[in-house]
Amino acid sequence: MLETLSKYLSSTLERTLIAVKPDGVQRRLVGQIMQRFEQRGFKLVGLKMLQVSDDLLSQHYCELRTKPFYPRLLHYMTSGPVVAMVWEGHKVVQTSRTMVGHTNPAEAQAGTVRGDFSFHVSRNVVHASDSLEGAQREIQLWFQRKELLNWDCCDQTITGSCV
Ligand SMILES: Nc1ccn([C@@H]2O[C@H](COP(=O)(O)OP(=O)(O)OP(=O)(O)O)[C@@H](O)[C@H]2O)c(=O)n1
Ligand SMILES: Nc1ncnc2c1ncn2[C@@H]1O[C@H](COP(=O)(O)OP(=O)(O)O)[C@@H](O)[C@H]1O
Ligand SMILES: [Mg+2]
Repeated sequence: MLETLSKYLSSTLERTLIAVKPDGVQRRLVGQIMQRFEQRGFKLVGLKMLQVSDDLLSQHYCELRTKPFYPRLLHYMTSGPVVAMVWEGHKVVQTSRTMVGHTNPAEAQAGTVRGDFSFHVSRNVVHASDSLEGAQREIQLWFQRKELLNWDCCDQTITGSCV
């Protein structure tokens, strides 16, 4: 039974890109945000701090290029370093969108990252990929393959008798 569940969960693994935006880093929220993903049971497989380039952002936010707020968004996202992460787990894309909350913090529920830590859409602390396809595209954009690590959890790999 346990083995069947574990096989099922590993066959439905997803990865998603989460980025703590410059305001989140400057407000020292990185640890609290990472803690939420760890305690939910997701696995960190990629992590780096970077000053994002205009080129990366224009690809990342290509769908928003024609929006009136786009120039302000670029300015915001380059106003300081970003902490980018790749988290892995069952339904991690959808679950992390729920954990992050509505784009506009005024509509984000309390208990979500945006609902707890932000009050304006132009300073909403964190990015989360919004679909499986989007996550795959964004992970390739932000991370090189060798920067993503596969590793085993000691609490999930013990099979035989314990020593
Ligand atoms: N009127 C708006 C709309 C959006 N934004 C910024 O643009 C980002 C991207 O918008 P969108 O992709 O629509 O929101 P989300 O998917 O929730 O955010 P992200 O892609 O950053 O996860 C928002 O997070 C926010 O920082 C903004 O400043 N002003
Ligand atoms: N009306 C807006 N005014 C200012 N910034 C916005 C607005 N809408 C979206 N943004 C910014 O653009 C980011 C990306 O937008 P979008 O991808 O639609 O939402 P999300 O970040 O929830 O995926 C948002 O997180 C937010 O920072
Ligand atoms: Mg988005």
